[in-house]
Amino acid sequence: MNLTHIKAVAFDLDGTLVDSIADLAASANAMRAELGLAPLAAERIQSHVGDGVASLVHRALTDERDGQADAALWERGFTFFIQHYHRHLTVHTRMYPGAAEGLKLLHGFGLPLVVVTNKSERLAVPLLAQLGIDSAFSLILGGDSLPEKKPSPLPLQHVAEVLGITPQQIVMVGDSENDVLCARAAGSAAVAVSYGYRDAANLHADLVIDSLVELFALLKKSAEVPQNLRV
Ligand SMILES: O=C(O)COP(=O)(O)O
Ligand SMILES: [Mg+2]
Repeated sequence: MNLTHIKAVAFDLDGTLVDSIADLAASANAMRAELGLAPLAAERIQSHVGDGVASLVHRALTDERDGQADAALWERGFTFFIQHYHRHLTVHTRMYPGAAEGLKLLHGFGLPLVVVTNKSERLAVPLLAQLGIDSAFSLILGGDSLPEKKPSPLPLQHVAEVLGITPQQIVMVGDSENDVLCARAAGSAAVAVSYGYRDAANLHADLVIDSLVELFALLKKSAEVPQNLRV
């Protein structure tokens, strides 16, 4: 994979920078308990994450990927979930091994780093702040920051515009179909992490990495390719 032209790195949040399943599952099950429903296993909740909180609440209430909860029930669930999760963002949530070091190395390398998540901005920003990594990012885009979220190319197009580069100069690092589809639609490079919430082998990314330190090593190596050999 040719990374010589890369000028910025966009990161997905859940399943890529942080393992947030325990806290998401705790809040989803607290919501279910509030509504008189039995708890779901964390693996079920994991399969429901990736399209933002509104979808997660529908899926966590019905335990179906395409489930649509009754409107009044969803409203109660959504309000409860947001309040509960906002207060418990980082009880168990931690960065993945190599993520903090990888971010530090990439930041030191001088590449602008951004977050493109489908999590609501009002949840993503405090979560990153509580883990002490918010200042590493030039921009943090949530699923509700723009009129469209991943898999739409809009977030990466917006990042390119803000940074004054093209989407082709961005590499999107993620763990789900939405990340790869968003990158493809924008014309950006797509890198998948092997440790996220989905099976990376099914994502058809340009490259699969085991840690963000590996991404740094690849970008550093690409930058060392002499100018006249770059394509
Ligand atoms: O669906 C979510 O809330 C989080 O999704 P993300 O993987 O885009 O961070
Ligand atoms: Mg993700």
